[in-house]
Formats: sequence, structure tokens, C-alpha cells
Amino acid sequence: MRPSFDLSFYLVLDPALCGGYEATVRTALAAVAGGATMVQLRDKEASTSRMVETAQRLKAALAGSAALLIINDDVEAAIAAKADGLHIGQQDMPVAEARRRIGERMILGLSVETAERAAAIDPVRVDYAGIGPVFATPTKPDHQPPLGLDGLARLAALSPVPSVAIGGLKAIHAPAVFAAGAQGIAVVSAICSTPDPGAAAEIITQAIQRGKNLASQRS
Ligand SMILES: Cc1ncc(COP(=O)(O)OP(=O)(O)O)c(N)n1
Ligand SMILES: Cc1nc(C(=O)O)sc1CCOP(=O)(O)O
Ligand SMILES: [Mg+2]
Repeated sequence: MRPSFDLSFYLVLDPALCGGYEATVRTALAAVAGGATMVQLRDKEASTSRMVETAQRLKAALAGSAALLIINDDVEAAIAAKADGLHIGQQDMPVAEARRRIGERMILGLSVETAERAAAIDPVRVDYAGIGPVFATPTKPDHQPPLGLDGLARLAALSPVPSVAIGGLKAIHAPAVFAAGAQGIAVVSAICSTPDPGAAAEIITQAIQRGKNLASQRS
């Protein structure tokens, strides 16, 4: 059995943008206090041992909260740190291999950037889709062409699993993200690059609530 999860406010932590490893843990704590529901550790430069160390510190810091910890790319680190889940992209490893290695108790997220890939998601192995980039972003310079909000809506409708939107998103976009049918908004720089991550998280949480209220009025 996998843990239940809430994609609403998905923080992706980049230790370089946060200002180092201590600051990464402080940023996560402040963002979760401000309403973040999921936290991903994404450190493209780190060794597996560094990933495990940071993940363990994050896990300890988040232990008193409901937020779940997801590890980006590094399946060994996710397993060693006993994280709640792993996030992979299309180029990282086959979904079947990732699921086999992490077992049935960990959450598996998969990035999709085209309609074909969204429709092809295997809902037995994959728990959620990361759909992006919605907008161009300097945080991931090698990103695919932006989908825009219409593209997000198209892919979210095709995905057989819940989806979280990512790429160039700020608090102001939250209502449109929920209106497009995604179950959550994922952000990196909107939290990691701000001087006050707790205050920024509170503003995003309020925007998410507005987005959810508007979406429920429409349905
Ligand atoms: C929630 C979420 N969605 C998408 C991604 C991107 O994953 P990927 O395509 O593997 O790119 P990298 O992040 O590994 O550079 C993500 N990390 N999280
Ligand atoms: C990690 C990541 N994945 C993307 C994708 O499109 O799959 S875009 C992205 C970076 C998002 O950073 P920011 O919130 O600062 O724009
Ligand atoms: Mg990846």
C-alpha cells in the first residue's frame, strides 16, 4: 500500500537556489508551515551519498508534518533514505524498472510533456504525472517547449493518474492550473529564490484555495 498524497502544493527543492543544504532544510520547513503538501529533493549535481544525507535531514525535519518527501532521479538515494517516493522523467529509467526497484510502498511520479506520453502512463505503476513545462523557465534550461495552460488542460485530461503542473509557475497561476484540471501546482524558484519562503508559501496556499474554490463552483 502506498501512502495517500496531496499534490496541491508541491515544492521542488533546488539546494543551489535555496542557498545551500542548511538553507534547503530551513526552506522546506518554512514552506510546509506555509502550506506545502509535498516536498521533492532535486539536486542535479549531487552524488548519491549527498542525496541520501540531505534526504535524511529533510525527512527528520518533516517528520512532524503531513508533507511527503519525494526524491528526484536517484532511485538508490530514495530507497536508502526511506523516502515516500521517487520522481523520474522519460529519460531517467524505464517505469517498470523504477517500480520494481522501489517496490509497492513508495509513490512513483513520472514527467510527461506530450499528449502521447500522458495517454500512455501506466496507472498500475505510476501514481501521479508531473506535466510541464507550462511556461518557459530558467530553472530547467533543457526543458521541452512550453505547453501553455491549454496544453496543460489537454495532457491533464488524458492522464489516467492525478497530475501536478510545473514550469514557470507562480502564485498568480494557481487558479488557472486548477481550472485546467491539474490536482496541484509544483514550484521551484517561487519558493527557493525568495528571501522569505514561509511568506511566499502562504501566498501560494491562499491562491491554491481560491483556485480550488473556483474549480468546485464550476463543477
Ligand atoms: C513534479 C515534477 N514534475 C516534473 C519534473 C521533471 O522531471 P525530469 O523531466 O526528469 O527532469 P529533472 O527534474 O530530473 O531535471 C520534476 N522533477 N518534478
Ligand atoms: C524541475 C522542472 N521540471 C520541469 C518540467 O517541465 O518537467 S520545469 C522544472 C523547473 C521548474 O522551476 P520553476 O518553478 O522555478 O519554474
Ligand atoms: Mg529526472
